[in-house]
Amino acid sequence: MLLRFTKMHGLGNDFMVIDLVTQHAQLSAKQIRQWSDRHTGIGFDQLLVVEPPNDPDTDFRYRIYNADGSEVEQCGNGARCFARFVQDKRLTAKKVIHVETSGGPITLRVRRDGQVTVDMGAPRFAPAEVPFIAEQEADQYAFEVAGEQLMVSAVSMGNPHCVTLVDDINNGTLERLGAHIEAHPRFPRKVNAGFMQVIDHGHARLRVFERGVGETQACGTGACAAAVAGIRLGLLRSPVQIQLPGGNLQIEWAGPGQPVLMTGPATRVYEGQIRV
Ligand SMILES: N[C@@H](CCC[C@H](N)C(=O)O)C(=O)O
Repeated sequence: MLLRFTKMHGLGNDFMVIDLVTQHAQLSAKQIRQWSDRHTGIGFDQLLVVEPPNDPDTDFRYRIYNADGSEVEQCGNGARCFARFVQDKRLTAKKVIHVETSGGPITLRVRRDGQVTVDMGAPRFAPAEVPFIAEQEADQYAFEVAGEQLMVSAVSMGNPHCVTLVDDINNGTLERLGAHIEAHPRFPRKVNAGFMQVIDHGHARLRVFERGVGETQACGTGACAAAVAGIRLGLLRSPVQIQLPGGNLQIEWAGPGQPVLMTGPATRVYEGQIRV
């Protein structure tokens, strides 16, 4: 059987997107790993799957798989591509789309200029959400990794993030510590490791070593987590422009209990089909 898919990206964070509303397929972790391979497969950071919703008050169920085949809770750049995909494929005519994910409900708005704003829901800092936090909730934690002492912020955007402030995002910290932080035993579900350089109250640079992938050109949930961490530390003020290797995202957050709004582009690359 041939399965139709679309290749998309959000600031270079790239995706294979499959409609399982009008098509049927059983996906295995092994198959996803093969498809994600950049030499022998299609090549992508995440596989995004569009399914009918479980909850009748939402429009779709959005499932996300990392390149290593693991299913994860949330993907911000993917959410913007998801919005463009369901419109392009005429799976909905709505401009405001309600979506369920295993990280919680999110709302997608496609703007006239083609950019997409995603209401990612409120960030969470509680121990159950970010397993690192075995102690009391705090803005920053002392953390030892690969023999180095760091101060980090732990933020859940549905998926777990560990944000480290650095003087220069290109000073080698990601290369040295990214994989060690991702797999550190204090994060039993592993973690996305962000390295943020604050430029001024409204701007920061960010690189992210993503769980289950490695460094990506951009990470939407990572940008939200970094902006929230910076605002909580009094270093940033909403709205914040987060500058990633693949381009810029605008992040808005009014404070505790409030949703994070992320705005940026979503780009279609090509249509394909693959035998399953
Ligand atoms: N690239 C994504 C995040 C994808 C999931 C992440 N690697 C995880 O394991 O939680 C984004 O744009 O948010």
